[in-house]
Amino acid sequence: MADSRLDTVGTVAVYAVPMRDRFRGITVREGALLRGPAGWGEFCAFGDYDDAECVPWLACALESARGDWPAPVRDRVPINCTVPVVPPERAREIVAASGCRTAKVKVADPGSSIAEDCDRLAAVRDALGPGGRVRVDANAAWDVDTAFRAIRDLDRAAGGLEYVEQPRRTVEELAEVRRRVDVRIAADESIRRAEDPLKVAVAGAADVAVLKVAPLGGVRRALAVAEACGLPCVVSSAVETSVGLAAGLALAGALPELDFACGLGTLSLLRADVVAEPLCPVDGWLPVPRGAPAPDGALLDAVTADEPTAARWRDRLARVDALIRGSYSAG
Ligand SMILES: O=C(O)CCC(=O)c1ccccc1C(=O)O
Ligand SMILES: [Mg+2]
Repeated sequence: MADSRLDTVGTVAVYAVPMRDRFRGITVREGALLRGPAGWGEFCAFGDYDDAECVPWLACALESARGDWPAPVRDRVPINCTVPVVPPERAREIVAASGCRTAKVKVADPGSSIAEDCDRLAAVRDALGPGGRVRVDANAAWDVDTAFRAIRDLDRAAGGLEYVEQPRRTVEELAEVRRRVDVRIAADESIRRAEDPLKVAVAGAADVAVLKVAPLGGVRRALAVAEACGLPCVVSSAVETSVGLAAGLALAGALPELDFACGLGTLSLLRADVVAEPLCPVDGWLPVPRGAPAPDGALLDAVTADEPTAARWRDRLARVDALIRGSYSAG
């Protein structure tokens, strides 16, 4: 299918934007913005994704640049703020500045303790007040004993957890944790980096499915995963600029049901954006856009990557595009 390939793309602009706090080990977020026949798309697979794993990310960017999104069923989406592994005072500041009523807090970072995670959670609860919701994301870092101890302690420190995202790595390990704790379990890596994203539901491994549009191959494919898995879904970002966040909002806007706040409030993790009207939540909500916003020339200039970085992304795009032609021709 010709229009699912890079040869329909005009401009490719490569950006490098510093992050406000280290997140996922990253201090500078890089990616490429593609202009296609009907708009823009963002390709920003993380550095640790190999070319084959980048194929869905490019498919997502090209779908966006084709303007090929399903019709929304709502016009706005509730948003959670995202708290990296930062000291309690910074966590409090992030929550208060966000205006969101739900916070997702990163925990289980190598080199930090459960006690430090508890202190961060207590600060987040304090900033939100009793009516707010607090969830944590362990990014598969816990072993079995640590998971049970940590979930008990964090639940207490947070004054109740909405859910624990990816406490352990495998689907079987998630299912075991889920059987033995009262807190809801959400699956992220088990969906995003899995051969079969539906295995989670079949194994009874999670109460909630976290969906990221880019690793799932775009809005339409992610919507199909949501339908097939039959779990309540949370749409979450991969820390894109507003161009890529728009695709996540398109998915959140099109899901038949949306019971939880979505992790699309991540623009504040970046020090700059590329569009004139950034997708920053207001009072905990973001609008569902009709298409991806176009980058603003001056804002894009301000974050344009240096030539070696740009060349590295153009090479990566060319390699992934070659793979799309081979293995992803269904579009
Ligand atoms: O869900 C959120 O609140 C923000 C997005 C997020 O946490 C994230 C962003 C980039 C890569 C991985 C993750 C993750 O959920 O593990
Ligand atoms: Mg996660």
